Amino acid sequence: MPSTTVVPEIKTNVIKESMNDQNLLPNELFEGEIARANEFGEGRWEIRQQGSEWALLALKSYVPGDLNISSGPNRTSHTIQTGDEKHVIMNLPCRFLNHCCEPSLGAWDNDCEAFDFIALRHIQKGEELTFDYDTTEFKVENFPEKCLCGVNSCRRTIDGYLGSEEIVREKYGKYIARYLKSKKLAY
Ligand SMILES: C[S@@+](CC[C@H](N)C(=O)[O-])C[C@H]1O[C@@H](n2cnc3c(N)ncnc32)[C@H](O)[C@@H]1O
Repeated sequence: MPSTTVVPEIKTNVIKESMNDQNLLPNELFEGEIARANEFGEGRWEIRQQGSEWALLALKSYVPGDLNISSGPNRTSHTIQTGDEKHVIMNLPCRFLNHCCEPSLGAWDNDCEAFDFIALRHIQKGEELTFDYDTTEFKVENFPEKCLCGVNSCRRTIDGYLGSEEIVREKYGKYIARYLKSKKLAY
């Protein structure tokens, strides 16, 4: 897609694809997240399955005020950023959208505090569906060292909107997360 591509308007007759059943979360993903959390809590607390329920257990004794487990946005490689301090875990299938520097989809803020992904161009049968992570993430963390999208215009490193504001604004127009559109950065 050339950098000056004019992105289409959303058509009202487009069938919306969405799946809201959170129970479709693959077990391996969930268990991977728990294993990582338990590594972090080592010696202090542990998430354990008790019968059919998951629970949080103290691995040592504490005096009042001694234990402060902080909660916050659940930011993982499968969350998407919807605000300065807000990251949400998307339902399936969107959670598995990979990044591409010439993507087939654009991100559009929706009423569920997440995004709709809209076709930016013709998409061939069998083509991978992708979007540009720099259109939603302010600062990308823990992305692999190199982008593997393989297109000629690949930016190689995916650091977030912070490092690619000018390119992203010119290329995607309105298909940029609302909280980013309202920012004025370097250029
Ligand atoms: C939202 S997940 C996408 C689904 C992921 N491929 C999976 O198997 O679960 C985001 C992660 O996918 C990988 N990924 C996505 N796009 C990529 C790209 N263009 N180059 C390298 N890794 C990518 C990175 O590890 C990234 O943190």
